[in-house]
Amino acid sequence: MNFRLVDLSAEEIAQQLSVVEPLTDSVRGLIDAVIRTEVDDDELNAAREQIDAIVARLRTKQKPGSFGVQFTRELSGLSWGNAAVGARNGIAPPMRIVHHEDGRATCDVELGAAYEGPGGLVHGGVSAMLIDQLLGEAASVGNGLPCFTGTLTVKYLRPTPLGPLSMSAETVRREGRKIFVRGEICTADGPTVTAEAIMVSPKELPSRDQIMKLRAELAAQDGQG
Ligand SMILES: CCCCC/C=C\C/C=C\C/C=C\C/C=C\CCCC(=O)SCCNC(=O)CCNC(=O)[C@H](O)C(C)(C)COP(=O)(O)OP(=O)(O)OC[C@H]1O[C@@H](n2cnc3c(N)ncnc32)[C@H](O)[C@@H]1OP(=O)(O)O
Repeated sequence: MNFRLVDLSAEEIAQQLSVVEPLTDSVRGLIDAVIRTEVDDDELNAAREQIDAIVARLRTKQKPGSFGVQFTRELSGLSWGNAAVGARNGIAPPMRIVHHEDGRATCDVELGAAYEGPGGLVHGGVSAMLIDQLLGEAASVGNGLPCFTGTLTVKYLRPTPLGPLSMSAETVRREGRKIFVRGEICTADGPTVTAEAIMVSPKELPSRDQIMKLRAELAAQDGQG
């Protein structure tokens, strides 16, 4: 696992998010508009030229590869490229608000046209991704251990309509590094999807010694700066 510490305060993170999240929401708006627009071909070609110009502008300075996951000194993870919850990722559904309490994680999300599978309904792979993320968060945050999905079982009880949904996930039990979790996706009429997973905290996590060494390196950089 690529583990990197960054030296950002909570205020600096909030400042960056205050710029990045509205930009990502604009990208989501663009994706939705491209799916649903009924303007003519000339308008579509003109829009493409403008979009290409914006892409070229953003690419004048960019990271190689993916965003990665950076950890702050307090070990809170900044997974801003994440496919399910990345603050910079316009294809990630807008599910950033996750509430944690007593090992239980909940989240409300509104899915639009970009998440369609069967007409008017949520794609089954999207449902699996959303509940996988929430199950992973319930296991990781609830037990203070970063986990990978080992096994995910998803049961589609009835079609999930696009629109507002609520999700929940909770830890059922823990056996060593294995955390058993279950969760569901619901409409106002009740559950449409239920899921169970075995989340495994990998044995090859950075050790406490490695984390302390990275912290010391950051502190030394502070001294130089
Ligand atoms: C670093 C400090 C930071 C601290 C941060 C604190 C908290 C974190 C906070 C927030 C994080 C928030 C949420 C994010 C969480 C998740 C959401 C999305 C998750 C994903 O999108 S993630 C990508 C998809 N996921 C993979 O890409 C996994 C690929 N795979 C592997 O990386 C390994 O395969 C792994 C790690 C699974 C196991 O590797 P390993 O070597 O550690 O395991 P090992 O063999 O030692 O087995 C130990 C025990 O687990 C059992 N076991 C093993 N494999 C199993 C399996 N597949 N299913 C069921 N049980 C399994 C064995 O049977 C044994 O059980 P027993 O002890 O009873 O014998």
